[in-house]
Amino acid sequence: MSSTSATWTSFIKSIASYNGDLSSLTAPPFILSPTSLVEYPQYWSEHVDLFLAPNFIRQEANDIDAVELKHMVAVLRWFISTLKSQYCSRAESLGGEKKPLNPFLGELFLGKWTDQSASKQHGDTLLVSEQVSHHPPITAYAIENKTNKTVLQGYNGVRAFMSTTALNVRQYGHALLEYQNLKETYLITLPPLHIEGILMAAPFVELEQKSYIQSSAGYVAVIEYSGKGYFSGKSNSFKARIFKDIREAQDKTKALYTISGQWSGVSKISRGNTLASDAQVFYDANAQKAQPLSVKPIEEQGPLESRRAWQKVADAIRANDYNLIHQEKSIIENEQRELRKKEQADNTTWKQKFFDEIDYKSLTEDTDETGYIKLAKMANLSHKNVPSGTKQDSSKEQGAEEASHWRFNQEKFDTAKLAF
Ligand SMILES: CCC(=O)OC[C@H](C)CC[C@H]1O[C@H]2C[C@H]3[C@@H]4CC=C5C[C@@H](O)CC[C@]5(C)[C@H]4CC[C@]3(C)[C@H]2[C@@H]1C
Repeated sequence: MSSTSATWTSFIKSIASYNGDLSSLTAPPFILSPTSLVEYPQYWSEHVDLFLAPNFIRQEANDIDAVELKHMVAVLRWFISTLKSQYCSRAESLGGEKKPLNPFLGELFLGKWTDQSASKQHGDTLLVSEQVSHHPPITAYAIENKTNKTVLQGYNGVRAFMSTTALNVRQYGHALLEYQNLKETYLITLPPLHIEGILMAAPFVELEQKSYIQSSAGYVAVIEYSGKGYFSGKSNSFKARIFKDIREAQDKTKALYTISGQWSGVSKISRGNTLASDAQVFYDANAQKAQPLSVKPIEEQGPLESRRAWQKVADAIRANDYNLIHQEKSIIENEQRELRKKEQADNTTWKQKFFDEIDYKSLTEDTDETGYIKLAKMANLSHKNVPSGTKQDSSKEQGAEEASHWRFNQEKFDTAKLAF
């Protein structure tokens, strides 16, 4: 048995008794990624053309569908296009899912997608991502395209638990996508997932159960995920249905559109509630090349910026040098411990830079500027501290307290005049 699989076997034993806090896991070097989790929000917009598409969709004279329904179809296509980036990037580039670096409190990641459209109607799209909490780990992010007044903001925290062969992950948080010119906002929930292949030391992500996209115009998309693992059927499968509203979503035969296929491959679309034999291609994940984010060189980055802060650890991981990884990680961890101690001594706490934690106990549908409570109600979704996409009044809501939600602070962001 090679040393790698020996360490992997002992690692598997260690996670058998694992407690849910992913950062508590000391995984062997070959499973470590040199990338921090604070970088992951970039996967929301590697297809900027699809992200901005609704801005360029108008009502045509001979249209059957209302323009808001056409926008809903375009938003669903953009959402499906994000999944391959979100959940397959590491497997494609590193040969399998890896354990990302656990971001320190205040860690920042900034990047830009420049306008590569023929029409030059896009303008630049900026990403700001900030580790707003370390215990529990929470990443907040905003992706903003000022030219078309389009802003995606959201936050993500994960809780995980082992089953016999897979690591089960529940995502907390959601995303809000606002097209200010269209006066439309979309609430997007985050699907449960599990990591398969851990016993074979070739982990990969499978999405499961459901996620939702609720439009302020009333339309709702219900996306159901399934994966057949190694031995049979197709992995990364989904079926999505768009309904006039969540009431009609109780009856699948009322679907206005049905989309089905693989989110990491080809999916097709038909009008109505079944996929017709002549269904057209909805999206082909292998046809459209992802546009990677551009990130300024490390020497131009500030001390809180991820790739500069983790540079020595990332180099040690790439060199597979376990002692150096441990040594360089300890330097960062000790610095963080000193910072927390000093804050405690000064009776202060870390101030988040571009995101505010909003307490929703005191907010109502009318006072919540983001429209989140209204959208959650339209989709019968809970806005308490439960896994993303939990239905209102579901058993999982029992005992859950009202949650606070992280919101992008546009003024602080604009005032900071960050370099991208
Ligand atoms: C079993 C413990 C262990 O460390 O095994 C190592 C294995 C690589 C499995 C654990 C890690 O797997 C990684 C996959 C990560 C998720 C991938 C994509 C996303 C989407 C993004 O929008 C938000 C973050 C999220 C959910 C990542 C969260 C962290 C995950 C589960 C990593 C696990 C530590």
